[in-house]
Amino acid sequence: MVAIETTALTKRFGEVLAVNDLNLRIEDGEIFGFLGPNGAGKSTTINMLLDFHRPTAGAATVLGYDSQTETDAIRKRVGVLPEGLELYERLTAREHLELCVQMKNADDTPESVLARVGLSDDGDRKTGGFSKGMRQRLSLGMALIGDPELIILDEPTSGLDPNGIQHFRELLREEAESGTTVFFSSHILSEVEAVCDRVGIMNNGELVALDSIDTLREHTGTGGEVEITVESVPDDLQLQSLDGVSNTTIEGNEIHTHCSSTDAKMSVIRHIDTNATITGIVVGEASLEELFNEYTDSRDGDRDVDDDETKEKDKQEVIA
Ligand SMILES: Nc1ncnc2c1ncn2[C@@H]1O[C@H](COP(=O)(O)OP(=O)(O)OP(=O)(O)O)[C@@H](O)[C@H]1O
Repeated sequence: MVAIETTALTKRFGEVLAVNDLNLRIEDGEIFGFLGPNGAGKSTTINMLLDFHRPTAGAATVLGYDSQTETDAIRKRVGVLPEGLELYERLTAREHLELCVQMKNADDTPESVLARVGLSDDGDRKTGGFSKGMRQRLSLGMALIGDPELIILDEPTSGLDPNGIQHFRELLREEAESGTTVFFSSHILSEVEAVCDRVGIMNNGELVALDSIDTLREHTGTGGEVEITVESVPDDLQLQSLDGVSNTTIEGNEIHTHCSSTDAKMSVIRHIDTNATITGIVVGEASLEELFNEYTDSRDGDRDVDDDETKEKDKQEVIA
């Protein structure tokens, strides 16, 4: 079955074309990451799926139900963590969960949900005193109530500490293993890569990429670095003459090159192997940041990516 399908889905707010002609199909059981910089149209899309916003044109179905005419059927079967969910400051975490259980006619116990989201010790505290991360954990718990067939989460890790993010990933995997489809938006690239089967990248209201991150990496050809350590560097290596190889530098007995593809990386390794004795190889993939920029060209945009993210290089030791 198809969990989410949009057909030419479009939303205009006055002059702003927030979502333009979006065609998306999410299969049952997928963990799908919906990526994009600030203002790309992610929340607007989610809001149209749940009928919080009416589309200007086009249509959407969620679990086979029309998102405008069969909203009740959708809300019964879907767990939602909307952007900027307001909690009732005077109610405790447990009371929030009890309300959700009643509304969804579910049989979850507040204790089990509190434990799942790491709030076992805070169930009787009023949410007015909760930190941002604790609010987010509780909101996630509320979305999980009633064993939904699909969970739709808008920026679910916003405010979570590293431990909370790790916990969140485990929760998503558990949900997916039990057959739940997961659709979540984010602008944090590594978070999406860590859990998603496929990603869609939005930019300026348009879907600019739709695939697995590995395949997107291959298509963009952003390649990556290869660092090879040799017993001694031969005089005239001529690496620049190899296809797809650039920026060669030598430091001591280490040779660094930038390669535009996996083939280029392999030819560098073969070339050096025939001319020198290799003692170590480190192959780095293009950073997620580079990949993202390749699709969104938003280097000057206002999105907020962690410094650590921008420095990320997914290096892999190939030979010790
Ligand atoms: N209610 C609204 N009225 C007017 N413009 C809106 C409204 N909601 C969204 N927009 C505009 O639509 C565009 C897409 O916004 P949206 O919130 O969908 O982006 P987003 O990808 O979710 O961004 P973020 O990561 O910052 O949450 C933006 O230009 C935004 O200003």
